[in-house]
Amino acid sequence: MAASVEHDSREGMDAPQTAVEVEETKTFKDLGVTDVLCEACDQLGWTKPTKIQIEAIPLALQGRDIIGLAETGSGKTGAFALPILNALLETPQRLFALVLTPTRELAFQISEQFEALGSSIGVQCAVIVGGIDSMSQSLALAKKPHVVIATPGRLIDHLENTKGFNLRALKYLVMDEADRILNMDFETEVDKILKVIPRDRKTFLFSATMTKKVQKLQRAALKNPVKCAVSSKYQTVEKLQQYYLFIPSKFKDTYLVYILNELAGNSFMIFCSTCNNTQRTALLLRNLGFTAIPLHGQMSQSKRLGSLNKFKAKARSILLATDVASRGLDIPHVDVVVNFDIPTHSKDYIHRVGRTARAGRSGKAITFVTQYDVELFQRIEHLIGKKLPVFPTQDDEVMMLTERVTEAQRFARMELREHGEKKKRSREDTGDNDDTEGAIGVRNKTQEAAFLSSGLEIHKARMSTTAPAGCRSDLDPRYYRLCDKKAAWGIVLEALAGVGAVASVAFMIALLALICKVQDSNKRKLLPTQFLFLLGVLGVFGLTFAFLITLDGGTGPTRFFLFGVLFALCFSCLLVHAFNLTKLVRGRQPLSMLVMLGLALGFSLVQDIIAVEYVVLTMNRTNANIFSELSPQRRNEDFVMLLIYVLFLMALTFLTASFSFQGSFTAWKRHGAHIYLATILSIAIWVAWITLLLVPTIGPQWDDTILSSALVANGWVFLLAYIAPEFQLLTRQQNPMDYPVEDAFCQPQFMKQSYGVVNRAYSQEGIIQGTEETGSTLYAPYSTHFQLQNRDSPKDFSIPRVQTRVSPYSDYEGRKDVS
Ligand SMILES: Nc1ncnc2c1ncn2[C@@H]1O[C@H](COP(=O)(O)OP(=O)(O)OP(=O)(O)O)[C@@H](O)[C@H]1O
Repeated sequence: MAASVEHDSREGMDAPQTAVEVEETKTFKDLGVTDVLCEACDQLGWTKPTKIQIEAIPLALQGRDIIGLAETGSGKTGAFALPILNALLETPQRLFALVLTPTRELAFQISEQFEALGSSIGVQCAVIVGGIDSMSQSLALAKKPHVVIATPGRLIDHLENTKGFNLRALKYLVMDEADRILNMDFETEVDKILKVIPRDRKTFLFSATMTKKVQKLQRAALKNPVKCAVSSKYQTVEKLQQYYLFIPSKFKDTYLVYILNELAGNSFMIFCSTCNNTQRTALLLRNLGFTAIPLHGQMSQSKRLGSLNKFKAKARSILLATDVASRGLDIPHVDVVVNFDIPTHSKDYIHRVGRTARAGRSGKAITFVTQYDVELFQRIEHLIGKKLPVFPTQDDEVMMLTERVTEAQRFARMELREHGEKKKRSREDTGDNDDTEGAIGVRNKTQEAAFLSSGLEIHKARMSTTAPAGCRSDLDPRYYRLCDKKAAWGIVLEALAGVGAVASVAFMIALLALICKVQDSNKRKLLPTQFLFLLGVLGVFGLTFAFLITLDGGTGPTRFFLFGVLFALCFSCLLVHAFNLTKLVRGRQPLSMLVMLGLALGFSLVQDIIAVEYVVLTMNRTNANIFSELSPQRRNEDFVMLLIYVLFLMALTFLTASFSFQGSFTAWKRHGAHIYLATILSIAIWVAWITLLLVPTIGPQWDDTILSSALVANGWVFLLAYIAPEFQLLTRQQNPMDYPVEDAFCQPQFMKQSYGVVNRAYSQEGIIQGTEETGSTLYAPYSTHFQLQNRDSPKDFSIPRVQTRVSPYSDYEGRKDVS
């Protein structure tokens, strides 16, 4: 039931003595701790109790419920462990106490401390946490230990599923980091646990920060509790030097490296906000030769403990962690805490910086504040009640690191991506999802020792040892997809693109060879544009290789520049052809060769300008690697946005090709159908790849596959739906009926003067129809190659335009007898 806090020693309400007097005189024995435990404290080097121990132990020994609030590293674990062990010694009992902690690592640490203090009395502990084999935990629980140290979720599991295990005789319940345990994440679990443990028990809540939730629990589960608050609210340790660093977000990595160099020789805990950033930053630092190791919630428990132990044993000098390591972890040698990502909850700041300057030692904490973090930082300053000084840096020295850091960032991202793919594969193959520093391309010790002098070389050296099946071991890793038999899609696309390129060249040669055989001047005028189109298609097939080769400083700008430029060229050519057809099909005067060529180049030039501008702006004149450094999502969005003009061209071509179906000169419609089909299939391909690229569930590892497949598919659509059928019609003679007649809706503008030899077939027709006429004002679009070979005659021997389609026999009056 609800109970009020009746004692607050800090405020001195019931305290008979001042804290200073107590501190100077009291010993563990004075607090009521039995001799055997006092000896254990001595052995641990605890010569006198800390403030919170002085406050809490006597009250706990009196059997009171306690809310203990004290700064980080002030010995809160001892403050609840000693009274419990004391009581256990007086009334020995199995399953005597339960300690709930928010993190697994903290549970192991508390267990170690219980065992260290209670070794002489033979205390037995069991650690019950997630991520570890349940069966062995069940066996440990079956032995009925004295103290169970658990994370709430796994404890519930055992309470519900482990036969014979219950906590009905429990005498003590401790919630370490109580405010964390009582927040929403564990609320339901804690409520369940409280229901299955006796109400008649002692309850201790300890933390360096408290929340309203504690007061809620205090009403629900505590009986007549005493609040022992030995520090002012949320105070950080005196010996902790705290700084902040106001820097642009994009230079965070560089400043981090600068600080690690400046404070070299120290032990660091660096806090990041996400598992991914923790992993990325660890890889980045390793690429720069630092002995960094990650610790986060996406690692398996064995790896988590492995990381922690390596750091504890000083085998690694930098631990990069999420907030999973911000609370309770007691690693005495931590000299510097870096808040690489500012904590979103200001109370987490207290816990994070509390990983250093513990138990009277000194330490440093540096918080990175970017342009986005100002408000959060102000909240932190408000919470701790002081303004922090700036950490001094030499900005010019920092900037000198930029290049090396940029290189290392790139490798870190590549390794992260590879690791993601590998992890996925291994999960599929074996169900194993272990994270390990060894598994993600960490270089050997000698390489680690050397600061990254040439990232590419090291990267190559690392990669060359793992050449996939089908590739030579000395092959540059960038080209692995071209031969990797396991990732056969690369080989298939490579083959299709190669054949496509050869076919394009063959068509180009054929086009040149056939010029003289093309009889129709309208088709001949289009040949340069179609040649240009084929160049574009050849480029499309060639570009596929840039997507098969790894994205880096070489292929990045090529990809971003050429993709749009080549497609813009192809669609511009198609658009001009379609436009020309809309005229021909209506019997209008078609475009001249130069106009068509000019228009095609002009339309595609717009995309060239867009692409050049984007590439130059993005690379900022210096960093060719920027494309591989962009986040996959940002990269894909940029890529698609860059192609908006091409999409517009595509839509316009589609629309124009549709208009080529409306007109009375029907044979031209077939050409329109080729363009229509090629464009509609291209649109389908583009819709598919854009959708696939922007869908977040498809990992970035598929981006290159999607784009190179799209390129190959579109290249073949161009060849099969447009070029091949056009070739079929190239040398075929057009039906004269498909040219405008004089009284067509379009009145001819002028008579084209063309001089050539008599085309007997048509001149014969003209003779029959009586329409052959030199100097006529009719438009004669049909003038064949043959006719263009000038001879003497100044006549126009283009197709004679009929006035009306009268039967050649109309004047025939039947056979007359000539007598
Ligand atoms: N009386 C003491 N004298 C000397 N050292 C002590 C004493 N009590 C505890 N310590 C040591 O102080 C360190 C910090 O103790 P502990 O982990 O209990 O701190 P805490 O207050 O729980 O910190 P946090 O809030 O970060 O969890 C430990 O290494 C512990 O061994």
